[in-house]
Amino acid sequence: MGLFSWPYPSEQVTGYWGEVTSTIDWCEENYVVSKYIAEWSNTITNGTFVITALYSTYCAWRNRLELRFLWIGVGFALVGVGSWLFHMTLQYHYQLLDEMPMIYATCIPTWSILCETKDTLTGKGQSSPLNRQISIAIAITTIVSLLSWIYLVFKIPEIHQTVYGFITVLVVIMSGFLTYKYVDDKVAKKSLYQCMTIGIVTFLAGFISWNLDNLFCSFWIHVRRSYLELPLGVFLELHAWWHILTGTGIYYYIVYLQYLRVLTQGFGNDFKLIWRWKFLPELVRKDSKITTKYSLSLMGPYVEKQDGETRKNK
Ligand SMILES: CCCCCCCCCCCCCCCC(=O)N[C@@H](CO)[C@H](O)CCCCCCCCCCCCCCC
Repeated sequence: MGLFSWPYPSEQVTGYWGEVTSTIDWCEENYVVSKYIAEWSNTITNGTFVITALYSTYCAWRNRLELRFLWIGVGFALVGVGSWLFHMTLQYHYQLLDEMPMIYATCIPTWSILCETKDTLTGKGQSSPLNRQISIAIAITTIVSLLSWIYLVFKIPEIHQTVYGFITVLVVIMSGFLTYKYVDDKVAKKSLYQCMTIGIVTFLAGFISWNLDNLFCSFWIHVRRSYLELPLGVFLELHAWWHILTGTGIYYYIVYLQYLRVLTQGFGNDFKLIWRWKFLPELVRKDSKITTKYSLSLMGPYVEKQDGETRKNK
């Protein structure tokens, strides 16, 4: 026992929420910090999803973007709430509230991109035909409903993880293609690729963390109990780092999707992509007031407002 540390108590099989009913019990030891929270770090770090989801939803509303971006943000926030309840209680029904919205929320950008045609990508603000929108929505709903049913019947987590991973990769490939083929503005294209790349790299770093947590769990527990103790041990929960990294990566990707949408729909002149404090991307309308320091490119020079003119400062 150190001056500012104390040993881990023994893991509890059950806590305030009763027996574990979820099909996954993560590496983090149960109820060692509080009897009300099964996996403390894995629970608290879901705040990343809720905060980034609510902020991206607020930005979509403030920018008067299409309803689809509000739904993406709400779905993203629901994943965060579901994952919070899942890790706090390790109850199966909350596991589903975490996992199912992940797929359904990711289906929204999938549907949005699949609805695009050569004509709707010419930047003339032409919407895709309603019958195309409806038929693609029906097709996605049918496929995802079938996959959901299969997952609910067999209860194999890998089914959900594979479906989610496939849909996410599909969105990445399709959105990357639209960026390559239909965005001509070189400055905008560079910002898009910066946002997309940071989103993907951050997400993949989270995915590696997730796998390291699963593969070397007994080692992490040994290090936490023998060397770190509490409270430092709560920082060596790699699944909790998956939450932080994926929450951040998904935020960057949602900003990328928002910017890609306004550019391909012909509204690029009404918006600009800013980087708050040079690293945090956000889509804003050109006439909006920006209250923090920002640059117009990743790690670019700050833009300073002087007597009504914007000037670039190092
Ligand atoms: C691509 C833009 C999508 C915009 C819509 C956002 C929708 C919400 C997405 C939320 C993703 C993060 C989920 C976090 C919740 C969580 O971690 N839940 C786990 C429990 O804590 C649960 O067990 C689910 C784990 C799912 C693991 C899937 C791994 C497959 C990853 C495939 C990686 C492919 C590379 C993609 C590159 C971007």
